[in-house]
Amino acid sequence: MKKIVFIGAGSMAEALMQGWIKQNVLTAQEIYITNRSDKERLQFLHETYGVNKVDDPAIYQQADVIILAMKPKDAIVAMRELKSKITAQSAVVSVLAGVSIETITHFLGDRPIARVMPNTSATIGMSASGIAFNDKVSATQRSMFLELLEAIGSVIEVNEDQLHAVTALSGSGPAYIYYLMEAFERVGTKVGLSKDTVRLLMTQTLAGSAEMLKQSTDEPDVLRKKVTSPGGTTEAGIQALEQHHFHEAIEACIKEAEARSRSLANG
Ligand SMILES: NC(=O)C1=CN([C@@H]2O[C@H](COP(=O)(O)OP(=O)(O)OC[C@H]3O[C@@H](n4cnc5c(N)ncnc54)[C@H](OP(=O)(O)O)[C@@H]3O)[C@@H](O)[C@H]2O)C=CC1
Ligand SMILES: O=C(O)[C@@H]1CCC=N1
Repeated sequence: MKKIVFIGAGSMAEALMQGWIKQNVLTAQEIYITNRSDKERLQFLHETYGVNKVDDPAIYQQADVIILAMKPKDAIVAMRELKSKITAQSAVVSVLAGVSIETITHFLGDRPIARVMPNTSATIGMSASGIAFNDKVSATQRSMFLELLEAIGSVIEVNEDQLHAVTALSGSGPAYIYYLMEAFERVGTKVGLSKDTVRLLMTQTLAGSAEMLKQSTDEPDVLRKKVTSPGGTTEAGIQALEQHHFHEAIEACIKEAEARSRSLANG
């Protein structure tokens, strides 16, 4: 039986614990949670998922894995508090955007550390996660981390610097897609459909297009051209996207997010 301790009990911690319990890779009894001050939140997670609240400091010393899941701005205070509570045996997994293995090592000591960038679709076993390790992570720990992440979606190993790009693309990615859906729903109702109908049509369209890209050997532009009849509706729509600088908007979005990840690294 493992002991996995979450330091921070917000959205990402909930997505991960929910995914792991649902996918049967961890039991609720193996998961411990703590946060800064919000006791109601801990009680809610305890009652909803059956996970344990950390009510005995000895738990930290017995932990196989400590998961850092606070906001990057709170990380230094949290790590300073944590340092005296944990032993050298515990591995640390950080889901924090930006914060480097070097910084974590500085505050928590030279130990096995993995940086993971999951996304909130972990909740339903559909995360796209990136992972980078330091050289203290053993083969067994590495397999355990990969197994945990594969249980909640797909995982790809990258070098640590590339995690900034992973964060900008797939870490933040669900928010871009929800933002797109907000726009479809707003405009869909303007052109005569109900919000529910737009939701139904466009969630299926997003899922179908993603699945086509996964299954097909065609590049996205080839699949796009198969939809686009000369002089037809798609052509008119794509022309409007081009006139409104679609590519520039996406480029700015990803570059700004990547740059923010880098600046979070500097505190
Ligand atoms: N949300 C997302 O989609 C993703 C988030 N991430 C990363 O996950 C991390 C958490 O994000 P998210 O879950 O959205 O954040 P939330 O704001 O939802 O949760 C943050 C949690 O950290 C706790 N916390 C703050 N300070 C401390 C401390 N000193 N000791 C212990 N716990 C503390 C808070 O406790 P309290 O409420 O009591 O203050 C709260 O439970 C971030 O670093 C983010 O970069 C990564 C991938 C995706
Ligand atoms: O917005 C953020 O900073 C975090 C990291 C990726 C998703 N949410």
